[in-house]
Amino acid sequence: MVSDHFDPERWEPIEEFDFRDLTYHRAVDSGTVRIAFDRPEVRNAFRPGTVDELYDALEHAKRQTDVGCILLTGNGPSPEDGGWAFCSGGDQTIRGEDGYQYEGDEERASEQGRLHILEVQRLIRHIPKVVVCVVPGWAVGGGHSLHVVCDLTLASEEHAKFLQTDPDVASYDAGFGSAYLAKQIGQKKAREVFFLGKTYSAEEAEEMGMVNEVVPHEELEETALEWGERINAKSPTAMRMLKYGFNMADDGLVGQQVFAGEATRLGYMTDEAEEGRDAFVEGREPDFSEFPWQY
Ligand SMILES: CC(C)(COP(=O)(O)OP(=O)(O)OC[C@H]1O[C@@H](n2cnc3c(N)ncnc32)[C@H](O)[C@@H]1OP(=O)(O)O)[C@@H](O)C(=O)NCCC(=O)NCCSC(=O)c1cc(O)c2ccccc2c1O
Repeated sequence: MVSDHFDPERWEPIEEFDFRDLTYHRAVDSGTVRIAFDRPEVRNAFRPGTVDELYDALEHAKRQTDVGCILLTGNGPSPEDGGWAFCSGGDQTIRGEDGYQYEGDEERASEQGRLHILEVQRLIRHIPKVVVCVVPGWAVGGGHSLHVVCDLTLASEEHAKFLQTDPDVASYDAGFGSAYLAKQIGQKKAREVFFLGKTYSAEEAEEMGMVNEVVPHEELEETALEWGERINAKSPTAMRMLKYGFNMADDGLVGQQVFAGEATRLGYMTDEAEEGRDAFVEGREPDFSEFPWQY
């Protein structure tokens, strides 16, 4: 069993990966993939290998031109105590002096400590698809930051809980996890989340503006699939340009570069661009005379 309320009839595993800490599925009848943390016994805490797998799954999903929606969630419940989690952040038991350490893998054990969940955050931010965080339980620490950086958040009414423990364990996501959160819920509230470390219910998180919708736990997976279907019915180009448009105001020159790259792609699709390329390849002067100076 992958997870309670996961319907195996609706999904097929993506066979080319044999992940240890994640499950990765594609919907049978729509362009939606489901990536799930699969360490429910530790509230889906991530270790460096988990982060590597997550990056690989997202990068794979990015390259599927018939996929428009990525669901990021956590499997559960815990076999130990029945608790639910999206993700409880970095696994504190393998945190070293310079980051989170690979363990049990001789080849990688000598590697530097990692903080590369931040690379995953940037991939989610820039991936040209809609990433929906589906929160079946705790979203804590680095897990909370992941939900913040996703495009949309859908939460379980009964079990989703939102908590920032970063300063309790002397950690700090001073990027998307905090500053971008403040853009979503306002400065006072975001500072409260980190400085007071209260636990918020799904309903409170929705009122604050960091959750889009709260649904009964048993409807969570089904609703997530429905969202995927809605998203996939829309124009891929429009959705990509909108995502990058939303990002651009906060992302500085990198945001402009990503948006501009897509504008370049659209430009390349025109006859005008073909004329520029063909003229060079054919060794002649380009003739742009038939193309108007649009206004
Ligand atoms: C998540 C909890 C609030 C859940 O509490 P609950 O009472 O429901 O459950 P338990 O506490 O009994 O947990 C069950 C079981 O899971 C283990 N566990 C839970 N979380 C973790 C974890 N993060 N690491 C390791 N193990 C965990 C717990 O020990 C229990 O095991 P047993 O063997 O006793 O059964 C609560 O568990 C909790 O508060 N967890 C810790 C949350 C936390 O502090 N996370 C880390 C924050 S820092 C972070 O995530 C982070 C990571 C990065 O890579 C960064 C990179 C760059 C910048 C910042 C980063 C960053 O901040």
